[in-house]
Amino acid sequence: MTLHPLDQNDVLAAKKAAFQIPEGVIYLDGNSLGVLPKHVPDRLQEVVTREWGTSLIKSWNDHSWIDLPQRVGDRIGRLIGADKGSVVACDSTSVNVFKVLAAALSLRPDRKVILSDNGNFPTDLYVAQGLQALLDKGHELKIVAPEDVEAALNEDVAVMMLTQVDYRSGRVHDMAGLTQLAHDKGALAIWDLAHSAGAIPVNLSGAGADFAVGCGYKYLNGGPGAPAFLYVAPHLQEEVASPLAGWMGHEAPFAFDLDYRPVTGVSRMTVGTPAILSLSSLHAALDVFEDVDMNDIRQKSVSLSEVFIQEVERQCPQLELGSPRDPQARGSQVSFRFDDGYAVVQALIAEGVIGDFRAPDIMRFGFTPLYLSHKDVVDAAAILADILATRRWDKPEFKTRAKVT
Ligand SMILES: Cc1ncc(COP(=O)(O)O)c(C=O)c1O
Ligand SMILES: Nc1c(O)cccc1C(=O)C[C@H](N)C(=O)O
Repeated sequence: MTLHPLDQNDVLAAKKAAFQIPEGVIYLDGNSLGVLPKHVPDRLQEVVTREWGTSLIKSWNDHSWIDLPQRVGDRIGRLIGADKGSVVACDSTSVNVFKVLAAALSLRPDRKVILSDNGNFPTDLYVAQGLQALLDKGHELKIVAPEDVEAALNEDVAVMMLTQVDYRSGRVHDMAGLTQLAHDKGALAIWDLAHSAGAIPVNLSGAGADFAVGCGYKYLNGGPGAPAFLYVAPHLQEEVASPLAGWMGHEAPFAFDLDYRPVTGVSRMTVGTPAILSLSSLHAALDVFEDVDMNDIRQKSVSLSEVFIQEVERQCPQLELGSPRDPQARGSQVSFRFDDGYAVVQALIAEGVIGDFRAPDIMRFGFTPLYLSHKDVVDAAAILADILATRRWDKPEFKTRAKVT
């Protein structure tokens, strides 16, 4: 196998062996579902057979199951610039958006605007709409273009809620700058890090973010439906109230008091019994990041995406770049636009190059530096070019939309 010159000094090269990548597959969809780290099945087997199977209910204490949301949270916290004790892993991202948005709105009772943008992932906007109806206090969800967020920040805004890396284009918001502007107007800032955590360096405390949420199953490789995470800035932790007051957020869950008293710290944002099997999978998957510097990930991610863009643009003039050209303005993904993009992506998948498609015309390719090489990226671009040149995508079986795209 010939080594691409840029793979020769790759400090992350050895990491690829930690992942189970099917033979013949180039996986460019780690931004939707991360790859299985090879050691995770054994760890899960141990949790199932030894901890659950043998130790049974004693495992809540003996194997610290009860602290797993906090232990996983701290491991994720290290990757996103959060102080220890500021992150918990729990629930889904959508549910966590609900909790932090409701908590943030109750900290700004006199303000009525939730400011977001049209690059946000729809679930965040749906949650805001549901909350608006539930609260029935006249909140307005203002959705502007990403470049207009700054101008829309004013004294009416209670909460600015944004996804840092746009799921379609990969465009990155300036977290520190926008958070500062929001604070200047007295608003709170919520950041969705679904496409940031494990993908780019994030510094939540440096940026002064108030709240953050994100997914465990994308770049963190926690497995399908892995628990999400939730961050509350230390200075807000004693002030916030969860709208879903559950016993796991109680000061003394096993006192079984009839009245709710929130526990100290971010754990008050947890609700019910933690999902031990999926948290264990996420906890184990995070081992891969233990000795990794997010700056090395970023450097390689930029290099992989630059090579991919160059190769695709050289060989596929019919495609239009759908991501910012400046790598500093992109996350760890690249999109190209093409009217028949859905069929092209299906043809690619049939030939082992797994990316995905987002309506109306976006072919999306995620770059996960832990398990991709420059050679993979060059090969993927060549296969894409060949599929386009021969119109191998132009077949009825590639045009029928699947239920999940
Ligand atoms: C930015 C963003 N937020 C939220 C979600 C939804 O998360 P979940 O389905 O885990 O609630 C996704 C992806 O599904 C996403 O990309
Ligand atoms: N969560 C997903 C799922 O359950 C099925 C298919 C895709 C997903 C995704 O994560 C989609 C992803 N958030 C996106 O950026 O499009």
